[in-house]
Amino acid sequence: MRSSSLGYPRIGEDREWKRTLEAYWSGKIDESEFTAQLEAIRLGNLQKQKDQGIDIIPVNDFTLYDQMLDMSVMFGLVPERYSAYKGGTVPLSVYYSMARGNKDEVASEMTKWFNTNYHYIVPELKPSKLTLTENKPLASYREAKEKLGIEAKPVLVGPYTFITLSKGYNKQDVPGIILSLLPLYTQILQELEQEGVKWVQMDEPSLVSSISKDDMQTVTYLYEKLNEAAPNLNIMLQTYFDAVEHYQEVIELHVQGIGLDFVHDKGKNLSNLQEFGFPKDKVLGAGVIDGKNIWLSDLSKKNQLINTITKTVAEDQIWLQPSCSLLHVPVTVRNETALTKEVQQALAFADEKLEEITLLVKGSNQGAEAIAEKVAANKLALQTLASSNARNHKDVQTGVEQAKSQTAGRQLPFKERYQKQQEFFKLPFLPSTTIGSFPQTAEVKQARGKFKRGEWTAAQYETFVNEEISKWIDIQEEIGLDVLVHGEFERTDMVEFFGHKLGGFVFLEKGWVQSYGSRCVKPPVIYGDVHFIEPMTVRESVYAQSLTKKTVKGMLTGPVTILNWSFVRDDISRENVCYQLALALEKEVGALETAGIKMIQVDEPALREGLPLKKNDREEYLKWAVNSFLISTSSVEDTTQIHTHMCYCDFNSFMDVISSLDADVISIETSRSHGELASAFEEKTYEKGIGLGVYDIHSPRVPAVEEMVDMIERGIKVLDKDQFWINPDCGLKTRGVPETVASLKNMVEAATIVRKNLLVNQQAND
Ligand SMILES: Nc1nc2c(c(=O)[nH]1)N[C@@H](CNc1ccc(C(=O)N[C@@H](CCC(=O)N[C@@H](CCC(=O)N[C@@H](CCC(=O)O)C(=O)O)C(=O)O)C(=O)O)cc1)CN2
Ligand code: MET
Ligand SMILES: [Zn+2]
Repeated sequence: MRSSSLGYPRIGEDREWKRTLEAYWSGKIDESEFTAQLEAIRLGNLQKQKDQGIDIIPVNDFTLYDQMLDMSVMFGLVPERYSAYKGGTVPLSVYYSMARGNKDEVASEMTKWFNTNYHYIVPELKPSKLTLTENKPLASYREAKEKLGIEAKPVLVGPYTFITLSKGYNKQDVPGIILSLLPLYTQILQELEQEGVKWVQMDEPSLVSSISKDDMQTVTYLYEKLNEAAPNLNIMLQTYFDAVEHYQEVIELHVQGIGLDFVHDKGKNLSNLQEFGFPKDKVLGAGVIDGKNIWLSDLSKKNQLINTITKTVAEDQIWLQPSCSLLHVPVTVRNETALTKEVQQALAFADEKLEEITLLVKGSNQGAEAIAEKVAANKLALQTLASSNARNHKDVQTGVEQAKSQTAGRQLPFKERYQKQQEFFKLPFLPSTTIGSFPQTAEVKQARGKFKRGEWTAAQYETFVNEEISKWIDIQEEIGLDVLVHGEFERTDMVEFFGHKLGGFVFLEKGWVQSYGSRCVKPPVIYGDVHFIEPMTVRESVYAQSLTKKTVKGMLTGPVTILNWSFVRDDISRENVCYQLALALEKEVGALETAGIKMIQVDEPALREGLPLKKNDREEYLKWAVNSFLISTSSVEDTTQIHTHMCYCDFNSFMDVISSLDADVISIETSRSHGELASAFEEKTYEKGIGLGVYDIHSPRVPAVEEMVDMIERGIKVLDKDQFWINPDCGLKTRGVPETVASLKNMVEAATIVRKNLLVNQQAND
């Protein structure tokens, strides 16, 4: 048995990678300094894996922004709008324009990677003649060999997954696209073969989604061709995040290894393996260590799993590995200094997971005694956590059982309560608002740093936050927005913030994970029963409301999003944890209402993202996810208006779910889809309040008034003017101050123009 890994976090133990990228973008370091710093990080990551004794180490998992963007760029797939690109190798400036946009050119679309919180740049494919601009896997292989003596395994996104995650083509173009991509993959693989590379890892996570038999035939064809092209190169076809959809076809593919996820497969990969066997001439990449969560593995259970697998697959045919790339977990537990022993010893991040792999391999190869001591320590650590008081809140557990047996809901149907709310709030039609956060400037982050390091007292920090709130209430009034927000200055992140305030959570010091580009998140850790301790958002909202006659919208994150963006305990179901969160947030909503906050937004951007990859699993997830949202938001008075928000959401396919959340108003992203409005609106079946984002917040570009007038006018053609709200696509925390103010001014002006036009038309009609 051998040990293997699929990918290592690129960000560094202290986010060195992020800082290098941002220093380069801001001009603080030049290209040669940039290249040197990144090389040091990359080689450091490889050296660590080598020292850990990993037999098969991946390369080309490192990137200057995103691995999907790297594939596009290798294929010369640079959209025409990037005028600086003249063919050939893609310069760094063009690469980063695609990733981040520039003054004149909008960025490529970004979307989430399967069911994770990682976001990739969406390739824009057209059936055309393509050329290979570079062979990055080959360069990475050479580097590891020459500099560190590592015989590495280059990783690339396989053709089927690359195509399914791309946009800009129709289903009938697929054969043409395959014909244009195959020669490029062929060239990459042939060059690797000539170099003497032994194994290459082709990532094909799309094989775990609900794909058709026809698509599976396409996959079979693709790998037949690739295998023919480079017969002496071994391909490890790597899947992850769930069980493969067509097991029998997958194991017969013309490749030399198949990587399967035995953690997130709900037992399906294993039962398929037992039922249908596994080919004697292939290597099994056995993903037995959870690559998406941060808990210590139960080594005894993993040994049992391995024993079950080895009943079907010979030991020397197995690579033991994490279930997916370790990109989704932080680097190492060693740097956490503030955790209780009970929690600290029960955690395993990337480095510790690799240690688990090598340990299990040792156990298999040398016998159980060789690792007996470590297995005993592992057992003790797990028992300590399991018997923790934090996991034994009887009242919480009883509350969950009750909540599960009921369906929560508002007292009055939507139309009747919306009527009451309109009388209560007396807003103009087409009310304008924002999604919640305002710029997290360096000053805001520094202030929080001072407070965290103890240089500032809580009172000093509170005063600072109040000053920010007050400044931004003035700015919003000056701009003329109708519904104001406090700005979320007290929050590091919309999920981590709540982790700090709720019971049952702990948080990490250095537990960063890449979200997109240089942006990272530090997911809080749910380790015990979640419970409400004291109001979390009331002070800031009430303070903001005290400064203005306009309505200030309260702001919190919903249960499903907190669940999906945290590291969650795995001893009870996600459903139960979600209900615990829902009950705690219900108390927060109640506290806001009691304190006089009558409009409350409960964000659920990750509700859509948490959808299981397999269609059959979705109904069950949605049942408890929607019910959890309803529990948090339904025990309010008729006149209290509940808002919710989602970023990127295909309204057409998700309208029923959105409607069942029964929020009075929802704000969602639209501007990135370039104003294509959901056809669902044409049928006029959505009748609740809705704010279609009128500008993209992911770019520093200030949108013109006319652009937004146009967006709004198209919106009110298909939606009733009384249900339509005006807002940006998402929160503004990543933006600078000047562009934020300028954009919002334009947005309010656009709303005013449309209102006037509507009145004039109405008078003409009267
Ligand atoms: N959890 C989560 N997932 C999400 C989103 C989201 O908002 N939250 N939004 C979507 C897009 N994803 C995003 C993810 C991250 C960020 C983001 O801005 N991240 C920040 C970190 C935010 C944070 O926690 N900041 C901390 C730490 C700030 C910091 O870096 N401080 C300095 C020190 C400053 C000083 O003391 O002077 C340091 O540590 O070096 C804070 O504000 O306190 C970043 O990478 O820069 C934005 C969007 C989807 N998924
Ligand atoms: N209220 C949050 C904000 O404005 C919603 C963000 S959704 C990722 O930042
Ligand atoms: Zn958003």
